[in-house]
Order: sequence, then structure tokens, then C-alpha cells
Amino acid sequence: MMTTEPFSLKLRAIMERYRPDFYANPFIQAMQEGQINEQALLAYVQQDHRYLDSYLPLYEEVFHKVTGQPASAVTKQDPKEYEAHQILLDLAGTSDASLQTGDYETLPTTRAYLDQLTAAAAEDDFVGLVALAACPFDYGYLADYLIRDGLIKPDNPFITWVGYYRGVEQSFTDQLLTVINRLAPMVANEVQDRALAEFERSTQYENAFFAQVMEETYA
Ligand SMILES: Cc1ncc(CO)c(N)n1
Repeated sequence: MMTTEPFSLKLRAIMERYRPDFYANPFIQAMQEGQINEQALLAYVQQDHRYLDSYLPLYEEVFHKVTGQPASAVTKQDPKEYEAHQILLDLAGTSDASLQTGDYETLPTTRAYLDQLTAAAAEDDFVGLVALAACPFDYGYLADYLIRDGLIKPDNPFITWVGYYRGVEQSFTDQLLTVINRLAPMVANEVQDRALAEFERSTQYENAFFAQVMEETYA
């Protein structure tokens, strides 16, 4: 029998290519240096809350269409990541978790990333699922490598935040990749290629998502 390599190895190879870009990202650089930029952290928490508000229902929809199962089959506890956001709010010295639910602008990269995911899901279920997979995959991968490469050391103030994603995203991602690896051989080669292209775009957006809060373009 012919064995084909799991599709997820291709996703990992894409992330490997982008690892240096993530490490050079000003948000990640500041984190490596243990610098707490309150304004950037608060902006990140707001944008991430806004992002997850749209990401999660889209993920539910696509996952259900593809597998016939509710996403709760592989979902995480705390899907809106209040626990992770609280770590950053604490670092920024605020206990006001309500700033996430308040009225604030959606930054252009947040909007563009969500639009890309929506378009990928409308194009094809598999393409959509793979585009959506970059979110947990990239965070889990990055968290693991930042620690393994010694860039976030145990005494870094961000270690708890990075540790959260290393654990939570890893188990969530593993289950999602099992689904993707099972589906991939049943999908035409062109569709697999489209899925990889969208995963790469999502990965670029993940990097830009961090960078946008280091720019003074928000109110
Ligand atoms: C933008 C973004 N990507 C990935 C994750 C991890 O779930 C997140 N919370 N936000």
C-alpha cells in the first residue's frame, strides 16, 4: 500500500518558513525582552476578543459541515480565551476585563483576516477548515518554539501567557489536525493546494495581527 505523508506536515513546513518572521515581529520582540507595553497589550486583547467573536461561530459552522459533528467534539474550555486575555490584562495593570466587550474599532488587519477566513470557507469546506486551523496551529507552534528556543525564559513576565497557548492550543490543534489528515486524501489535489495557500495567508495575517497593535494607527 502506498503511504502518503500526513497533510499536517505541509502545514508545519509553512510555519517553519515563517518562524523567523514571527521572531522578528515587534510585538514578539518586545515580549522576548520582557517589555510591557500597556497600550499594545490592551489593544491586542480588544482585537483578539473581536476576532474570536467572529472566528468561533465560523469555525463551528465549517467544522460541523465537514465532520457532521458539533465543534464541541474538539473544542476547548474557555473558547473566548478569557483566561489568556486576563494574563495580559494583569500584566498591563488593569483588572477591567469589560474593555473587551466595550465599543471599540476593529483594526484593518483584524477585519482583513476575518474576511479572508470567511471567503475561504465560502469557497470550499476543506479550504475553510485549513485556513481556520492556522489560528490554533500557529499559536501552539509559536509558543512551543519560543520556549524551546530559549527566547521566553521561565523568568519572563509573558511565560504564563505563552505557556497557556503551548498547552491549550496544542491539544486542540492535535485533534483538529487528525480531522484534517483524515479528510485530505479524499480531496482533489487542486483543493489541497488552495487550502495550503490559504493556510499561508492566515499565517501571514497571524503575524500582521500582532504587529498592528505596535503601530499607532488605532484610536
Ligand atoms: C488572532 C489569533 N490567532 C490565534 C489565536 C489562538 O486561538 C488567537 N486567540 N488569536
